[in-house]
Amino acid sequence: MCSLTQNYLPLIDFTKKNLDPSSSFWPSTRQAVVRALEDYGCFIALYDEVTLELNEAIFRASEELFDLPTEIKVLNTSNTPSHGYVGQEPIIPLYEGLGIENATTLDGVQKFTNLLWPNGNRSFSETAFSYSKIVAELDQIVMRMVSEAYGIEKNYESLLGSMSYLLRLIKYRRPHENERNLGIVPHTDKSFMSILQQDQVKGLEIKTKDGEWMVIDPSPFSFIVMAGDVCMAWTNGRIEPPHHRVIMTENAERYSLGLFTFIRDLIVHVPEELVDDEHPLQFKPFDHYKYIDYYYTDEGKRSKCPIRDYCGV
Ligand SMILES: O=C(O)CCC(=O)C(=O)O
Ligand SMILES: [Fe+2]
Repeated sequence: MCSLTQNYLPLIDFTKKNLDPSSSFWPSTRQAVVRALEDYGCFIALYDEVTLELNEAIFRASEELFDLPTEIKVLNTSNTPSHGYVGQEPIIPLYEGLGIENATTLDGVQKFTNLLWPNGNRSFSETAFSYSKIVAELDQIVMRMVSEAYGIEKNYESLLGSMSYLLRLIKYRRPHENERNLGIVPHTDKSFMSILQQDQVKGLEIKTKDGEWMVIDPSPFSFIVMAGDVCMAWTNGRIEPPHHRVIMTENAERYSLGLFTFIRDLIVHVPEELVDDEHPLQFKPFDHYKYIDYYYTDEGKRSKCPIRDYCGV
């Protein structure tokens, strides 16, 4: 069930059609998931519900999106820092990203599409919506397994209605001659969970607990399932978000996608089942979006571990 890739990141098979809680594969997959998340904060999920056609369609849609003029792309704004258009930032000049808020709802995707293509772009919205819905299903399978393994299903179910999904489409241009090849600086995600996918050009590197950077190879059915800061708080420190970065080693532009989960309008708190004498409470209850606002203050940006500085006990 759990094997090692050449990068030594656990690879977990989610391609079985009968991967539902009553299937005989469920308990062993669940065990592999929790173990990978505790050891690495992430794993590679092999998941074929996103077909090759949809994979091809979403990355071509992404190219079409980034080909729009910058004055159109900047219309993608958000009340949450970095959830809208990000580009031409001096510390990450190769990076450009757009965010579709509420990407698992038709309304969210259409709002984004109509803003950027006032005459509509049906194929873009259908593709982005299908992709987000199908990847969100993987997220929910994974988190259901995590919550079962920890005996905190009730708490997880209470979060479900407040879960909102951001689909971020990302493009990295080729570095110019004598320009650094850093695509994105090392960071942990501010999300609850993140699911990343790379098109054909590699670049994503993930740090192990031993401090070694692993290069993650792209492949159409490979999704990188990664814990964000909020997952660490929720699990009372059991699952730590991994540091990751993008280094552009191939002389080609690079496209990637991230589906990020956030908890809106609900106070996140550590389930009482995860607190005992051996595991004293590490995090106070907090609001996810207020945490994001904190992260973008000077103090938050300077912090080595912003989630602990924000709501650590
Ligand atoms: O482009 C990638 O593969 C990673 C992107 C990333 O880490 C992020 O958007 O938080
Ligand atoms: Fe990230």
